[in-house]
Amino acid sequence: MNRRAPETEADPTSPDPSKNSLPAPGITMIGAGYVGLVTGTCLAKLGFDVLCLDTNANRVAALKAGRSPIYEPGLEALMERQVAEGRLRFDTFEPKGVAHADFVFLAVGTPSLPGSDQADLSQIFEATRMVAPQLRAGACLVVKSTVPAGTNSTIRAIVAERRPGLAFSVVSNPEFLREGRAVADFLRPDRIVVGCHDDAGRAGMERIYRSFVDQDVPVLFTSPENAELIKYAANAFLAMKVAFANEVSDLCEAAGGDVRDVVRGIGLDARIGPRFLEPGPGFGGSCFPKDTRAFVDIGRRLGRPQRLVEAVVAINEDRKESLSSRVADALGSCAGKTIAVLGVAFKPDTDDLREAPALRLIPALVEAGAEVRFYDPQVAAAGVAELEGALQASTLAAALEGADAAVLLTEWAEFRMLDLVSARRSMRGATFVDFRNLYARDTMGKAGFLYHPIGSAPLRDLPLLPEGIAASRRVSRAVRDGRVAMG
Ligand SMILES: NC(=O)c1ccc[n+]([C@@H]2O[C@H](COP(=O)([O-])OP(=O)(O)OC[C@H]3O[C@@H](n4cnc5c(N)ncnc54)[C@H](O)[C@@H]3O)[C@@H](O)[C@H]2O)c1
Ligand SMILES: O=c1ccn([C@@H]2O[C@H](COP(=O)(O)OP(=O)(O)O[C@H]3O[C@H](CO)[C@@H](O)[C@H](O)[C@H]3O)[C@@H](O)[C@H]2O)c(=O)[nH]1
Repeated sequence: MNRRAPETEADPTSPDPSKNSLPAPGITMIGAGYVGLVTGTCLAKLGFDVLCLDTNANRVAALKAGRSPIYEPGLEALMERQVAEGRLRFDTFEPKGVAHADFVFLAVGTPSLPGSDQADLSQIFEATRMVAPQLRAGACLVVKSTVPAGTNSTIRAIVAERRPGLAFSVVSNPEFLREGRAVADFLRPDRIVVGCHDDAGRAGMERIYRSFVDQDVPVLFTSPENAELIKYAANAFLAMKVAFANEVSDLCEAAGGDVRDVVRGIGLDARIGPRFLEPGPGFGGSCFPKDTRAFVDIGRRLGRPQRLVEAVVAINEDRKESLSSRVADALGSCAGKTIAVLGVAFKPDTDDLREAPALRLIPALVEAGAEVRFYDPQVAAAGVAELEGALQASTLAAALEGADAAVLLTEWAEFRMLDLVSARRSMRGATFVDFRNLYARDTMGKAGFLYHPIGSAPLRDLPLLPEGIAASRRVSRAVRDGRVAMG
């Protein structure tokens, strides 16, 4: 498995500490996960002196050995360079690691509480209690984690209680990077949001983000509550676009449309835009699912139910739940069939499995009596309970060999380049269910597949309205003449 992610294209942001007449401020990053590690490495690239602390000793050991514990294009090479140039260090959490920091960034997890929609804030409050005793006077605590409105005030109160009389700032600075594009997103953001009440906090953030301002990246200074709300509302809105595309996709299947053209037609309206309208197996990942649930929870608690987002959560749950019956419909039945699942990461260019649709589909297929093999270019799935009933293939070819059906879940570049004719020949059956609409229908037909994309009607099911009858006659003729394969 290639654990090393490729480098991203060169970016225009380069360290320029000469812009600061003072020495570069020291930054301690609490949490070296997807956000902490990317943020810490990128801030080091900008010329800051960064120490990343994490309580996970295995993660720190990997980092000290020069390995990124996550697959993220461009990250490992960038990390190596910053370490070699002396601006980036890693260690397990030690209170003294905070003592000299001008800025302490909190980038710990805020997952859902087990069995609940509510965000679990125990990591962030625990991290605050751990850093408070060693904070230096004038230090700025920067909250990168995604937290409900009001959390920054609680963090301020925790520190104030432990360090009466200490002058310090608390700033909300939510992160908008996407996994798989994290380095590029951090270095070239659409905007930076800073929520703070005090001048010292604002001046500190102006210093951190000066090079972005020089490149005309919009920086929105607002209250901490607004900044906290912006993060959840942004994710809720994007998740809503995806859920909408998935609903329209289902409608297209029933109405004889093709969702690819329908979303293209919608997205050409500049007020709507083309992005985040790709239908798929339902959104997953470490953010959309938990953040939409938290948004719903916050609305309920404050007596302002967020009904649109409640629907988004329910639609997405139903979609993931329906995946196995869609495969069963395509195959007739899953029992006794060998099914190759292509991709288990929740999206390409990451090895993150959190809330991935695969974790719902694969156990359901196994439960239905299928023999399941899966292949993913980057995910190391050993020990993942949901995938234990299935076999991990080491290559794409090995997953497809002798399979009755292929089911594509993640749109990895490797799958786009699949030699379809050879793939079909190596399989026992012809069924191909594509939850990402990666291939052209006619190409799949020519390769001999019974192709099941999402969001378009199987040809035989066109509606029998007058115009539908004409269309269905044209299609029948095309099928008879061998110009179109039944999918
Ligand atoms: N993953 C993303 O793409 C993304 C993007 C934007 C925002 N966010 C938000 O950022 C936050 C972090 O997300 P993540 O995906 O990086 O999480 P993660 O689970 O990958 O990383 C969190 C890290 O914090 C460490 N940690 C926990 N408590 C600690 C402590 N007291 N001291 C030191 N280290 C500690 C954990 O060991 C872990 O390595 C969350 O609030 C998330 O919602 C995530
Ligand atoms: O048109 C689309 C776009 C996305 N997705 C799915 O939506 C999920 C989330 O995708 P994406 O947003 O690209 O990945 P994340 O890394 O989860 O990033 C989101 O969540 C982060 C954590 O909060 C935010 O920082 C980012 O701005 C936000 O895009 C994945 O399952 C995708 O497959 C679709 O199905 N169709």
